[in-house]
Amino acid sequence: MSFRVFLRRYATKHDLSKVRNIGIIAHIDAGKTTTTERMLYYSGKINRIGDVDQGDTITDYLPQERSRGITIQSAAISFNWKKDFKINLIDTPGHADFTFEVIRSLKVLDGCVAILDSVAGVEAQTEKVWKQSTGLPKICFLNKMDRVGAGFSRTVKELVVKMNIRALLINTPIFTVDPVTKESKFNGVLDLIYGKQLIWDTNDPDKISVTDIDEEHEGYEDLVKGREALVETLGETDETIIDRFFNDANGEYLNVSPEALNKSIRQATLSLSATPVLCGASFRNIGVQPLLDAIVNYLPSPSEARPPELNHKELSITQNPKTGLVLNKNPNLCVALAFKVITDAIRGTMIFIRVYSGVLRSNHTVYNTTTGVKFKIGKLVIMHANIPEEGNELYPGDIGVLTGSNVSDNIRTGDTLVTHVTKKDGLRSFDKKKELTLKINPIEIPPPVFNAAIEPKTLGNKKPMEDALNQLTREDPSLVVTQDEETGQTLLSGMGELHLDIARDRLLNELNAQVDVGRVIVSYKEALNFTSKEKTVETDDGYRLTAVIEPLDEESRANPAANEEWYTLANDNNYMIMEQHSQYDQDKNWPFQVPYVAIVNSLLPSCLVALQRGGKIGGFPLASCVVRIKNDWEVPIDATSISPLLSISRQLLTNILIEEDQSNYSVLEPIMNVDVNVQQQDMGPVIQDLSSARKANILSIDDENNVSTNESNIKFQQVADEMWLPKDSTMEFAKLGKEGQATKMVRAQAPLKEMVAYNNKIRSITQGRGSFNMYYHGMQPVTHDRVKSVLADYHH
Ligand SMILES: Nc1nc2c(ncn2[C@@H]2O[C@H](COP(=O)(O)OP(=O)(O)OP(=O)(O)O)[C@@H](O)[C@H]2O)c(=O)[nH]1
Repeated sequence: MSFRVFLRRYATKHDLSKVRNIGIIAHIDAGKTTTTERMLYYSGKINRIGDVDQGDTITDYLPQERSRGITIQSAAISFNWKKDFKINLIDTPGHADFTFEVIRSLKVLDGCVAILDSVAGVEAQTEKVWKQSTGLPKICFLNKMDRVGAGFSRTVKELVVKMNIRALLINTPIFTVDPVTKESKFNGVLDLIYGKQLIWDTNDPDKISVTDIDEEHEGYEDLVKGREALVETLGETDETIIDRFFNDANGEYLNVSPEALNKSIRQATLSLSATPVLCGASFRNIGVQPLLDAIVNYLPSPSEARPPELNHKELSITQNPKTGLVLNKNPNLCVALAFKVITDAIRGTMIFIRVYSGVLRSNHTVYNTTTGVKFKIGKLVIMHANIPEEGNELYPGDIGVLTGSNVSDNIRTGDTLVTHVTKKDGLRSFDKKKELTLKINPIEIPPPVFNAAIEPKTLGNKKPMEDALNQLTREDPSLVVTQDEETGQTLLSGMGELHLDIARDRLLNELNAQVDVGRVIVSYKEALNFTSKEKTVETDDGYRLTAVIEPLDEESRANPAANEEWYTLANDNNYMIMEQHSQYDQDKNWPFQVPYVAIVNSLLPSCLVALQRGGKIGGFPLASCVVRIKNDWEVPIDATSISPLLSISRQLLTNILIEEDQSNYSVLEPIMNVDVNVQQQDMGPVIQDLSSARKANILSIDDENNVSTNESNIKFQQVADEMWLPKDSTMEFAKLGKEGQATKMVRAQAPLKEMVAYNNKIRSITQGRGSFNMYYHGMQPVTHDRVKSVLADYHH
């Protein structure tokens, strides 16, 4: 088939401009799953609304999610909106322990909806996921407007100042006052684009009364002011809207057409110069349809989305509005990324992929550029949470699933797959150097901070335990299994107590592993303070290897290959790199039997094994170090196996570590960022406890009038102060806690060890009024006076 014929067929079948790949991100409990469930209902995908608290939503389908009422794994679901738009949506978890789920989802999405709880405002995790989604166009949805203490304008201000954005108000809340109780109740929104009032019937999710607003109506003044604010803000970056305002609308803000406004808002959102903001209360079914409209109106299609980051920096990347991304000027090149692997009891291994360019068909042979393995793919499936729909092809921007025995052993999270759009097996015709080595940059895995020892109940349970752990870590690479070579103990490490608790739950109840899981303890590491002595191993049969281990400092981080004489392996909590051999061109002049890649790929893990054996203070694995291997190494030219090199390198590093003096080691511990939300009355005891008992370093104490700590925040504080916002109906700009007291955010950094079980502590100090959020900051040396207590705690 010629490319032109293909293009014609393609365009009629698949209109890329009507596809949206989006994620829902937020702080825990902001209402992601509740909002997703309403989206599915209004799209017609489901005909009954499920409830998080009843445990029957579509996207939280794991038993642990349903029983705990939280999202653990991100669920992908596709649905249509306004008939011809297709929305592929991923509902991500909010809890900090499942941050890897958020990272890997954001990697394959083109835009996101950030959901905020309008009572709590911008919360710690909101800031974190916002940062993680840097570069993606976003829409904000201020949810829970029905709750007492909700503050629309207060939350918008906070968003502007903390996220440094220009907010575009698409709608504002409408409250009605109950004539009897005099309480005001949130029941609709004022649509600033179309000049309409939308009031929902909370007893019937399908009933909305829509009224055009004119001078007679109460909301008219807000409409005029809101329109003025929109046009003025858009006009700062878009001259055409100013043109429309003066020429087509005769200088009347209300006369600027909704089409012109939407076009300009879309442009501003895609160029990241502004962020649309909407409000609602998903639980009461209010405001969800306008949010769906905003997703299709303002968020990018795959052909407008930012391209993926590739290993070949110089590779040509263009966007074709019809076929989407074209890489290396080759419209036939299909590139996809595997971002998630799950094992389903009925369907077996399921690999979630995102197609970036070209078309992937079920009869295609694909090449995994990460592992170098070629195989034929079997079934293609589109998932609707846990319900699959079979398909024959996936287009650019599609999120689909590969299943079947062919794929199960051949793909892992983060692998790049390439194939040919039109040929069944077109790999021969690919540009070998660029296309068959093309990789989408890997998904970064945060380091685990907690360990738990795992033991099979009986010797016979060992193999099933290993299989179960294999499955767990394959599905969730932020869980790590290590084996202590000396004691034979198996350690499972994860991102937090909840993360390991759920892993334990799955091991015992879902995977039926007969194991004992030990207590959860902090994961410590050791580092070298100074560069080790240089050591060489030379064997009679022609192998030679020289290495040193250096501390990974700022300098070596910035310039890992500082010295041409040395290879560099950096071990920064499982992150490793190896510089290319400088003497040989990998392809042409490589004189050895064993390929270069094989040497590199195997030296890395063998060195890691040696580093895992640990340092001299507590036997904790070595981290934050650089292994440099001198480039005068020798391998017999005719050697066909790399295994001697592996054992030599392992022995060499082990010897280096053994010979270093204990005084050259220090223990590293995870330091956490801790954001505590407290009421004024509890501030004293909370800070006292943090700084003395928890050894925390207090960074700042913010309240609503005091968030401007850096230059950019000060600039946006001014933007927030000058922008038009409707008057908050339930209360003024003070952030109120459960009992009507102003709350403050205490930001601190503390050793994780001292923060274990802080949940109970904060509850008791504040009588349940305080809450906190904790996330990983980095590894730092344990202070001298605490080393003893760390060792005692660990070996307890
Ligand atoms: N009053 C009120 N409650 C809401 C609203 N939306 C969600 N909730 C409640 O807030 C709680 C959390 O809702 P979820 O939808 O599970 O929040 P989530 O963001 O998906 O939570 P995680 O995924 O676990 O982070 C549940 O009890 C919901 O019923 C709302 O608009 N108003």
